[in-house]
Amino acid sequence: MLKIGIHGSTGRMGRMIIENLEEDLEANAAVLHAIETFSFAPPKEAIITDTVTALCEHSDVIIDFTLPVGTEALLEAAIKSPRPLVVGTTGLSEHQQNLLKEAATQMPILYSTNMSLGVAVLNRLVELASKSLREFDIEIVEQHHRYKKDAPSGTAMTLGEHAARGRGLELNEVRVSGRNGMIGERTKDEIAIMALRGGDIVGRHTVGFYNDGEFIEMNHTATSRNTFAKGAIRAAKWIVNQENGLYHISDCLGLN
Ligand SMILES: NC(=O)C1=CN([C@@H]2O[C@H](COP(=O)(O)OP(=O)(O)OC[C@H]3O[C@@H](n4cnc5c(N)ncnc54)[C@H](OP(=O)(O)O)[C@@H]3O)[C@@H](O)[C@H]2O)C=CC1
Ligand SMILES: O=C(O)C1=N[C@H](C(=O)O)C[C@H](O)C1
Repeated sequence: MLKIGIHGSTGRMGRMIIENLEEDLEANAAVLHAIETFSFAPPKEAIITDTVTALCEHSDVIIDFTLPVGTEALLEAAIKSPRPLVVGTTGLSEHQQNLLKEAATQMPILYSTNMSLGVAVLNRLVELASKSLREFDIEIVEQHHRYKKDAPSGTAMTLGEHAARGRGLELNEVRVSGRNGMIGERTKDEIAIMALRGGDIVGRHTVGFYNDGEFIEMNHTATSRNTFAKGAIRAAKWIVNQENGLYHISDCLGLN
């Protein structure tokens, strides 16, 4: 039985993962990291801790859905006590992304801003479309629930990176994050990523390719958070058998 540690066990994703593991015959939510108390009954047999050190020491693999500062603390502890990791937290700073790469030299880490199969395939389609439709303007819109803290979403940023890569561009050099006032005409290479927030939208991403006379819009809608939870558990079972290094959900799904 694989002992899965959950970092962020009281959150929307943490709770969904625990629910899935309650019926799993191969793995269980063995160690739960919680800062606050639970608003639900955690599994009776699980160890509950508020230290990342204990989380690392008692888990075979750890799944992280927290805040960037939480992921950073986990990576620092895991560097001292290496464990396979699955990280889904978005909004990581450049420093935190570098820490992720450094940690991956000492343990296998799967990092993905979206754990769904649909988005893994969409990333590829976007890169292909961007390359093939060179004259088309690219605009990305993401929509999420009112509780989401980071913007734009990690998924939208990753889609933007694929769109930029299709044209040999760097996203951070061409990204536009808002438009207001007399800003002038749209420039050829810019890729806008706009964020909408409201209600209980689980996650919706649209990548549009617009030209004179025609446009294509590719849309992915997550209708249940369970899609991400199942993806993360699948990733946890897969990452424990990998060599040290940084992986993506597309590696686990065999898309590479
Ligand atoms: N990659 C993917 O497929 C997906 C990624 N996400 C990402 O996962 C993250 C979490 O999302 P969600 O579950 O909705 O968020 P929630 O706000 O519901 O949960 C966040 C969890 O992190 C805990 N936490 C907060 N700060 C820290 C800290 N410093 N150290 C350790 N734990 C901490 C919270 O504990 P407490 O409540 O006690 O403060 C809570 O358990 C976000 O970045 C989101 O974008 C979400 C869905 C899918
Ligand atoms: O916060 C969320 O809910 C989600 N976050 C991820 C992101 O930022 O892309 C993935 C998914 O869209 C849900």
